[in-house]
Amino acid sequence: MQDSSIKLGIVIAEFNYDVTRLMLDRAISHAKFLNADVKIIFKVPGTFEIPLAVKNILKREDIDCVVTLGAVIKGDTKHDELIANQVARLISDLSLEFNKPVSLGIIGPGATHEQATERIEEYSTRAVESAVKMAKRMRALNTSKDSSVIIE
Ligand SMILES: Nc1c(NC[C@H](O)[C@H](O)[C@H](O)CO)[nH]c(=O)[nH]c1=O
Ligand SMILES: CC(=O)[C@@H](O)COP(=O)(O)O
Repeated sequence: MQDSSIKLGIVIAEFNYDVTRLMLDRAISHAKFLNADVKIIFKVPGTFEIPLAVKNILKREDIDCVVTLGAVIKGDTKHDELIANQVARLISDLSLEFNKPVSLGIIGPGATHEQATERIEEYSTRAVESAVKMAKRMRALNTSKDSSVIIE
């Protein structure tokens, strides 16, 4: 029997790992809950390195979508904004380039450590939920032969 489960990759930043390792745990258990198959977990040093890993995972034919996880915490300068804004844009561009969903599970910029900790559950489950939902809907759209469809 053909395996129709959604195959996903997770890219996780090791920076602020006390926060992101818990995000990874939550993401894996939520993927299991949704019957999605986590095929790849790619750890990168920081959020800035996420796009390159995403790009290389998206190239693989066995991957339907990618979840990104990171925590960009406010320091003394606007360095956090520089990282987060660039990465959000690049992730969105890669999703369009490869025609596959990539979700944004990156906390911040401007977050305190406390705010990041409070958002672990919400950001990681939402990122998995969104990637899997979009992958299913893309599959439904691309396999539909009906002349009029509602994708939901
Ligand atoms: N300040 C944060 C970073 N900074 C590290 C960068 O992401 C990058 O790894 C470095 O500049 C080397 O290229 N990363 C986070 O994920 N969160 C931060 O708050
Ligand atoms: C907290 C960090 O490592 C990062 O957001 C950058 O900090 P800073 O702005 O103090 O260089």
